[in-house]
Amino acid sequence: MPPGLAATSHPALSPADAARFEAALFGGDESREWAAMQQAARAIAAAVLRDFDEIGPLPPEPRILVLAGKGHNGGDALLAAKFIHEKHPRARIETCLVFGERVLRPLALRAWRELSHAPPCRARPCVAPRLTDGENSRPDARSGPTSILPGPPFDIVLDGIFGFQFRPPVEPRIAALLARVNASPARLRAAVDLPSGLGTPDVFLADFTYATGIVKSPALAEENRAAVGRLRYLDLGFWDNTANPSPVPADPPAAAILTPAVLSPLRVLRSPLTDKRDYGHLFIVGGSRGYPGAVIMAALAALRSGAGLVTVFVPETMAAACAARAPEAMWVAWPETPEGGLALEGAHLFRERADRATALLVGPGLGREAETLALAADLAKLSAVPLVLDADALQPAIVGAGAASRILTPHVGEFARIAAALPGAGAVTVLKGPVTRINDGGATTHHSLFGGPVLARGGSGDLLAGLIGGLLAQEPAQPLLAACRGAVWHGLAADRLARAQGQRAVNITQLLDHLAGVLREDVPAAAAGKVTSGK
Ligand SMILES: NC(=O)C1=CN([C@@H]2O[C@H](COP(=O)(O)OP(=O)(O)OC[C@H]3O[C@@H](n4cnc5c(N)ncnc54)[C@H](OP(=O)(O)O)[C@@H]3O)[C@@H](O)[C@H]2O)[C@@H](O)CC1
Ligand SMILES: Nc1ncnc2c1ncn2[C@@H]1O[C@H](COP(=O)(O)OP(=O)(O)O)[C@@H](O)[C@H]1O
Repeated sequence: MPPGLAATSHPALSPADAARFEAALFGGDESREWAAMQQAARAIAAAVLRDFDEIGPLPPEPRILVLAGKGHNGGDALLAAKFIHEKHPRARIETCLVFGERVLRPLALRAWRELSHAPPCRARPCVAPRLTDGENSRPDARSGPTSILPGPPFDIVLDGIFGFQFRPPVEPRIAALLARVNASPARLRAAVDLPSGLGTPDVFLADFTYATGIVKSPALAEENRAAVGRLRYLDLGFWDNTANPSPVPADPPAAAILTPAVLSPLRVLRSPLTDKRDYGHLFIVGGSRGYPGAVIMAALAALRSGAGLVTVFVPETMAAACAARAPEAMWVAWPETPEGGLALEGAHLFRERADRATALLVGPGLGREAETLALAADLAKLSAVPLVLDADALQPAIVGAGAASRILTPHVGEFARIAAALPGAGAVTVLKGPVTRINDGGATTHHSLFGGPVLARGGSGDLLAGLIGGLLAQEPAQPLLAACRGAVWHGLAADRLARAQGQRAVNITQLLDHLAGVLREDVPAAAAGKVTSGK
């Protein structure tokens, strides 16, 4: 693993390994566990409120439901509700202690006391068996347990019934509660650490799952995606202590989670003595009469990547319009086929300039004409610089051509198309989707959890390809790092875009205006109140 990734990509663990890891980290010391619970809860509260911005502002009196079990998962949820309440003192918090108050473990009880005694908190217990339709859901200051479901939709539901100590099955009473909560309208459903009942049919259905301290591997499993929703990793600093005494997982891990810190080297001052040639020169080959926009979007993203120079080869009838849209790039007009794709006869234009490139991106908007694909295969074969192959260039005959290192950026459909050609290609594969999985043929798959459905629109992949291409042009010897950084940067910019404008009324090129903000915001400080080893 490149050194730039080792410290900024944290292992995902099985629940059993996570339990062992935490046991060793805290050494059974309750004060340290309490500190960790506070830190986890603050992080959950902050993340939930931040993610709510994708919907809009919280109403003045948000209605919040907390489902709490007896353990630390419940404690985290209860304390998170307390911290949300501190920010929104008029919040109406309804708390369902699903096993009752008497069985709460010490820290969960302490969390419950903090929540219910925090003046003027209106948190009131709702006991699961009393969840009847007829009861008034608005807790009154002195009333006892109330019903949770009638009334207006909850703004936030926080699920803290079971965390990584869950053992199936879910007992019928709790299964019924979960079914009822799942069927009730709610604006944002948040699972603490893991959705309760994960792996069974009786599972909490989350919009977001907030993994505290460690991502547990079931949260990454494809079959659990519908229940997990969007997975957020809340880095609590568990991996910062190099002298960690815990049973460290097998090295290298099968799955690792990328953190925003992978972008830190992009936040440093550049040397005053440099010029544009020190920051790489990306060549992009793409565009066709049928798809003129994709290559423009890739070029726009490359221009924001920090690359010093970007040259784009496009069909000749497009070049003038492209130059008007992005004059910062050099647009080379390439002879066209009758259908408007790149013709083989233009290859000399590329060859004449080839020694200036430090990386090459082929694919955005290329089209699938046989002549153009043959040209793309020739370019891949002859390239002396690392490649990014995207979109229509993701064909078995192209991904396997030539010896230059390469990054492939398929979505699931494109991945299926090239899968057979991958073993010999020695490529870094960026498998795009709600979670983006990056692998260079090694044992570890790096996961970018950033970005969300705001990206589910045409063009977001073109922006990613341009960004990765631009990063690769700057560090041609580090394709894995370029791929990981590109995915994280793109995803974090998408999250910022969705928080600023919501998920709907968006043009995907607006993501470009959030790339700078990602680099200029603080890396979330796992360090705040860092949890340290007891040894
Ligand atoms: N230091 C901290 O504060 C940190 C806290 N973190 C948080 O703590 C969570 C782990 O907390 P935890 O160990 O208390 O276990 P948790 O999953 O809440 O279960 C509680 C109990 O439920 C029970 N139970 C299990 N299955 C059951 C079933 N089917 N039906 C009924 N009961 C069932 C079982 O008890 P038993 O039945 O054995 O008495 C179990 O012990 C973790 O996921 C994360 O959210 C960390 O991430 C950060 C550091
Ligand atoms: N629901 C989603 N959540 C997170 N990311 C998504 C989601 N849908 C799409 N994306 C991301 O958007 C991009 C889509 O790429 P792609 O399918 O190639 O789109 P296009 O070809 O239209 O540009 C990828 O980076 C993918 O990870």
